[in-house]
Amino acid sequence: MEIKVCGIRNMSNLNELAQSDIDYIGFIFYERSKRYFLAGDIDESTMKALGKKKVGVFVNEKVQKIKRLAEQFDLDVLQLHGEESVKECEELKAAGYQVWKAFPVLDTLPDIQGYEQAVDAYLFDTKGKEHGGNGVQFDWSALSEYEKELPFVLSGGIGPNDVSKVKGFHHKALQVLDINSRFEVEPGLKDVSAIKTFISELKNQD
Ligand SMILES: O=C(O)c1ccccc1NCC(=O)[C@H](O)[C@H](O)COP(=O)(O)O
Repeated sequence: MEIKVCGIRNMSNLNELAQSDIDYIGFIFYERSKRYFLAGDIDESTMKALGKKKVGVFVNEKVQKIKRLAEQFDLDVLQLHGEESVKECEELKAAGYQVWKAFPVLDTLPDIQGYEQAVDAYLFDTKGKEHGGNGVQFDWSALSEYEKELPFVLSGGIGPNDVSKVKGFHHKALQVLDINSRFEVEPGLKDVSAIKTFISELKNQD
């Protein structure tokens, strides 16, 4: 299982995080988020030298603008966290990016019909007040209804005390674990030491 840490906007925090055993770092390009990346202290050379896959998170943004930002920040994955259409996903995938489409979940599997050919993975996040970063978990048993091959990202409210729960959750399509607000000192500033402890406990076989 791979790990994504989402919602970074501080370059020294980013440098510190890049030294940990994670696979993806998420940057939120949604102005109304408390973790809005473009409001942070961006240094493009730090971004380029990260050595981790970069995920851009967008909410109902225009395809042209997504492409422009993806090129500017050398993004690998585009995470679409609003009500983006199949056509928009297809257009971004055709432009050469990996596309993850987020779907809000409460206690039943959401309607993902039509997206299978247009995306590289689904991202299942908790339905909440905000589009994302609510810090609340959904009932993961809802995912037992998911029987497709396409991988998914498990997201929503995963925190430092969830190691045993994650280890006990088995699904053949689970590919990435997404963590965010439950590992923060303040919105957009991650507790890298807590992240490192979480990952080492998660990867420990005992
Ligand atoms: O985190 C945000 O502020 C956010 C705002 C708007 C759209 C998406 C957002 N986050 C996307 C993510 O991938 C988060 O990691 C995901 O929602 C889980 O966050 P959390 O519940 O805090 O673990």
